[in-house]
This record gives sequence, C-alpha cells and structure tokens, in this order.
Amino acid sequence: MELYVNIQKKLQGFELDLSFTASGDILGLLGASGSGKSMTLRCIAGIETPDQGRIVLNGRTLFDSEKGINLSCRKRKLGYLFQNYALFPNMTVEENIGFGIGNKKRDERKAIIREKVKMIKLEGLEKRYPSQLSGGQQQRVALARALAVDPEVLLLDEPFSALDDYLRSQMVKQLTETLADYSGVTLFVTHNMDEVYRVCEKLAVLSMGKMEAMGRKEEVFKYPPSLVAAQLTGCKNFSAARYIAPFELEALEWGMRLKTKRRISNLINNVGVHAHTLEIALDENEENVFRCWPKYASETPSRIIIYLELDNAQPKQDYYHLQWEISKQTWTTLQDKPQPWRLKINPDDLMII
Ligand SMILES: Nc1ncnc2c1ncn2[C@@H]1O[C@H](COP(=O)(O)OP(=O)(O)OP(=O)(O)O)[C@@H](O)[C@H]1O
Repeated sequence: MELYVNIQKKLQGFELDLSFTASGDILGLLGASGSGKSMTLRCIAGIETPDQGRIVLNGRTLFDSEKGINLSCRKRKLGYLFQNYALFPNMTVEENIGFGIGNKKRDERKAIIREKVKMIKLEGLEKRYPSQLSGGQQQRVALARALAVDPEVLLLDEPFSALDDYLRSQMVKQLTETLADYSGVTLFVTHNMDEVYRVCEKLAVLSMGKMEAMGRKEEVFKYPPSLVAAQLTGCKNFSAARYIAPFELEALEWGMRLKTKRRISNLINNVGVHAHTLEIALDENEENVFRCWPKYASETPSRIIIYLELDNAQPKQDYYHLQWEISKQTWTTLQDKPQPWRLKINPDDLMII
C-alpha cells in the first residue's frame, strides 16, 4: 500500500508545495490553522486540482499535470471523513452507509452494511435518521460510510473536533481499533497533538503549505528539526543557543551551559525542552542542574504549570523563562521546599534546533 503525493498549488496569499509518501502506517498531518492540511486532503481526493504535480496510489496515477491525468473523486477509491460528518439528512443510517458501495448484488450490499453497522456498534439504529443520533453516533456512521466503499486510502479531516472531550477520547479509541483491521493508507489531519500521538505511527508537520518535519512520531516529537516543528509538537521552552563543544551548548536566553546527549554542530540556532521533562535535581553535582524561582502557577484539572524565573537569564517581558509542567501530587510536595529550587534538564531531553 503506497500513496505518493507531490503537489504544488498557488492560492491568493498561500502556496502549497508538498512531497511525501505514505504507506501502511497511519500518517498524521499536524499543523496550525491555515497550514494547508485540508487542502492537501482535498487535492488527494480530487475535490481540488493542484497546479502541478503527481499523485499515485498503489501504482495507479490519480493525478499527473504533465500527462493531463485527473481521475474523478469517485474513481480514486477513497474514503473521506469530514469534520462535520456530512451525512445525508434524508437517508437512514443504513442508507448513508450503503451510499457509495456501487454495483453490488442486493445480498452482498446488505451484508456489507450489516458488517459496518456491527463494526461501529450501532445495531438496532439502522433505520434512524442522522438527526435522531448523537454527534458521536453520527461520526461513527460517517466512518462506516467511508470504509464501506473498501477504499485504498482513507482521509480523515479533523473527524472529532466537534465532539466533547469524553466522546472524543472514546472515538479515538474506537478509531484505533477499527483501523487496526484496515490495510489501506490512512491520512489523519488534526491540530491536536494528543490525538495525533494516540492514532498515528508516523507524523508529518506542515507549516505554511510546506513540510517542516516527517518521520516516526516518537522521533518527530523528541527531535523536531525546526523551531516551528518543535512548537507544533508542543514544546513551550525555547532559547537561542550557541555551540561550545560537540556535546555542550550555551542557552543564551536561559543564561546556562548545558550538556547534550546528541552531538551538536556549530550550526545550532536554538534549543528547546518540553515542559514536562524538567526534573527535580537530587544531587547538585549532576549535569544540567540550575537554580530557579517559581513566579506563578496555572492550573488545569490534572496538572500544574509553573512559570520559572532563572538566575542568570536575560530579562523577559513576561517575567518567566521556563515552563514546568507537573502533576498535582508533585506540586503538593513542592509547597514547602525552600527556594531557589534546583531543577535539571536531562541531556537527552534537549531539542537541538
Ligand atoms: N478555495 C480556496 N480559495 C482560496 N484560498 C483557499 C481556499 N481554500 C483554502 N484556502 C486557503 O488555503 C490555506 C490553507 O487552507 P486549509 O483549509 O488547507 O488549512 P488547514 O491547515 O486545513 O486549516 P484548519 O486547521 O483551520 O482547517 C488557507 O490560507 C486558506 O485561506
């Protein structure tokens, strides 16, 4: 299973210019709003036409600007799941699922619909109309409809963004289970990092119509190759950086020298560290220990984000230098700890950019 995409498209104030290959691993497309995620899916689906390029699915050319090939959406053999479900309101669950199945005998068609209804666990609701279903149920029908055509590629465009957190989490779990039995190519568009991490094996990070990073999700999250990729994968702490030695740098804005696990070059520009990876230093002589003062804290239902001021750092307008994300349990143990606190950055957690 392989999808090759190489497309260029100019729009007013925006240019899409991408080249990538997706295979059996689920590929997540992560990017800020307006980075070109939906446009990419629409070009693959044949809803939009690129100005130039080629799209090849399992050896079949779907689009080739030079050869003048541009298959219709229907002939591309794909399933497309939209943010807003796009179910037909005047069709029942089973009619919606059966919509794109095409020329099949009646029994065969019924069997496919029955299997898909079972897959999405909506047995008994086959005769209902979309308006008689919850948002989550509607999205399951849309997923079943996308898979009922036996697509070679499944395009998922922010499929859960309209759902509440609880339902969203359930849907992500169900999608992962469903996709485990699907052998085609899957592209999953989202700007939600947790979701992309849970669903996908590979990750492509898009920014302003260009590919910023692509690789296995663990790699891209841990070692993003650019500042934008690091920001989009959730890093909150950055500093300009200067090369000192093959395994040592100076973080200029944090005012500290840091040891790295990976060899660095003198082309280094920035360094980053995820807020959840800072640790309390148990021994002052460990590597990368620094002194800091908590300036203020902000609370989410399960975590605390502490904004830290550093010793020798450059002054900052917003009066903090690093964010530290910890559990509420750790927070309780910290309340009585004398200041300054001593924290450390594990050399392997430094993102060299
Ligand atoms: N039909 C169109 N005509 C002109 N410009 C368009 C059209 N559709 C999208 N764009 C522009 O192309 C860019 C990319 O849009 P796209 O919908 O692909 O972004 P996205 O990454 O999916 O964003 P979001 O996460 O907000 O859905 C945007 O600047 C958008 O304004």
